[in-house]
Amino acid sequence: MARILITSALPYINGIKHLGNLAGSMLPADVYARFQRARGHETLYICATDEHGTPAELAAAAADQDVATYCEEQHVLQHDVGRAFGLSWDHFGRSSSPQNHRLTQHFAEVLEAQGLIEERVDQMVYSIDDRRFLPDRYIEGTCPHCGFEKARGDQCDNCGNLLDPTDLKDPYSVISGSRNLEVRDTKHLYLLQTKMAERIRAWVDSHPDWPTLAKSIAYKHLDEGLIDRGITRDLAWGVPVTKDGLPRPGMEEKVFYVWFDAPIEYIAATQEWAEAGEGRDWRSWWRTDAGADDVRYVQFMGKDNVAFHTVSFPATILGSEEPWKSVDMLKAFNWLNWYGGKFSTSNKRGVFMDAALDILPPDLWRWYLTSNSPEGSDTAFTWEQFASAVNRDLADVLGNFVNRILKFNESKFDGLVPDGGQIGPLEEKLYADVAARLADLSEQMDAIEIRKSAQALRALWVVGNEYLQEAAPWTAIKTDRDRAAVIVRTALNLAALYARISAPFIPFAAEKIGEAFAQPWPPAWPTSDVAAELSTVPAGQAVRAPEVLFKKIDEDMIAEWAARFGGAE
Ligand SMILES: Nc1ncnc2c1ncn2[C@@H]1O[C@H](COP(=O)(O)OP(=O)(O)OP(=O)(O)O)[C@@H](O)[C@H]1O
Ligand SMILES: [Zn+2]
Repeated sequence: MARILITSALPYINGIKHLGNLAGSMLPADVYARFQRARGHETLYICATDEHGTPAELAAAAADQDVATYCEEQHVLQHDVGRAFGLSWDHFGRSSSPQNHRLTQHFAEVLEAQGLIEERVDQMVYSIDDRRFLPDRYIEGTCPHCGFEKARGDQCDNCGNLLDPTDLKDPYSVISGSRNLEVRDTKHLYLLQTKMAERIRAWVDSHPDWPTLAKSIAYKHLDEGLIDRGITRDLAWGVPVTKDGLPRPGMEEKVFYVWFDAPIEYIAATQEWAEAGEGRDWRSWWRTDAGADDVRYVQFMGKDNVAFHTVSFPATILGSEEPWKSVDMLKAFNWLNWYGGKFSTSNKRGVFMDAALDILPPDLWRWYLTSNSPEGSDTAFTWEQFASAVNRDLADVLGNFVNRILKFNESKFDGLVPDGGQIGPLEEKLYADVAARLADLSEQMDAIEIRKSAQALRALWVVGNEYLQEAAPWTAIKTDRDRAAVIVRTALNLAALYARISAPFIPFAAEKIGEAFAQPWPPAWPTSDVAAELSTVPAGQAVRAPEVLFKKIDEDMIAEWAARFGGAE
């Protein structure tokens, strides 16, 4: 039995996530976690809300709430909607937890002792009317690159260039609108990534098996040259900057930058998990001196997060010279796009997780988002493709097969798995087909090829329909009851197998099918002994058809949703 640690990029706290966030991090991580658990591996899937930084503060202000209350409420909303989507986190933590405060402060002190953090004097914009510094998004102005008038202190949303607050022309305070600003000197901590460049490159080199997307982004940043990064900010909400466990003199009003503390939360959230249950040991997952040597650590994220996970977080982990576990496999995703542009939380563009569940059950979204995963390239969401994934794959192939055989069994064999007869050449061929395709599915799942896994699964569903078509139990029943019994028994077992192998993708429908066949749940992944795997539902067992598994999507529904969500060419 292997031990597998899985994390997905921390969803930011400013509102419910959209389908792009789900497709690019949490959902594939969940599919992989469910698969590894089914194979009997000890699996820990950790995620958390990312709660610090100026967007959280601004969103709280817009909601007329203090930021702590805002984050607490939003965390619960994200947790609940994630669970409703079937996300099987072992723990969904909070980057504002006491555990993360302690661990972030610990890393900063250790890195400083290693000579990798130093104090520098920075020039920052100070608002005289607001009596505070204006970091990141607290300041807006005209972009020096493209002239966009509402560029933010950290980035221009129009041209995408990263900015410093002092780059902006004609800047103003987002808090008060005041233009009564001046540039003042102030001390900040810098993480000396330049000193770590060789070390990080060697570490990236040691992972030739990472997918191209992850490697190419990592090398792009390494080739462009790492820069030392300011890791503190003039904010009140965040992890306070300490020295020897006390507020750091001269930095009493400062906190660590969100991008320094967020990935540390992967570890801290595991500590939260450990503290929430007896006998749980976080060290055996994260400390190579306490058993984490045999852990395989897999991270999931969208492409904009890759640099932070291949450069910044490794700088923290490796630079500490402490025996921390670092990532083994980094699975990155391209964008799922929304009608010609990006999904956007701040502009409320696209379909969000809560609204998605308002209109349809989670499995339909899960299937579309995995079978059309933005894996090899950016992928455009369209209602037509979504409807096609639901109608053609789930309803016509899987749903139809399960329904057809169960209904037939009810009408001809009183809903009891029929006995009698011997398998023949058609069944032999079926076993061989299933064995080959099952091997392919397991291999693709192991390789975290999400689209190919979904294709392999669908191919297995197709095999069942082809078998029924060819074996034609409705003809056999007229002349040869035993032959019909073999076909029905085989097909029923195939449906039960589908429940087990579909569970990582569509856990809710899979469980319904599993219940119809009284399968143990959560299911174990099938072995390569297909004859045995297709005999788990014995003759004489009562099976009953579940209610309709997948309702089809029609054009009226698409028209209504396109109007409601604004998706149209
Ligand atoms: N359209 C998208 N397609 C795929 N992955 C995405 C998309 N948008 C964001 N992600 C990924 O979702 C994860 C969570 O992101 P986060 O909550 O920080 O939102 P974000 O990147 O700020 O995006 P947005 O502002 O659009 O919500 C990250 O790994 C990010 O890379
Ligand atoms: Zn610009």
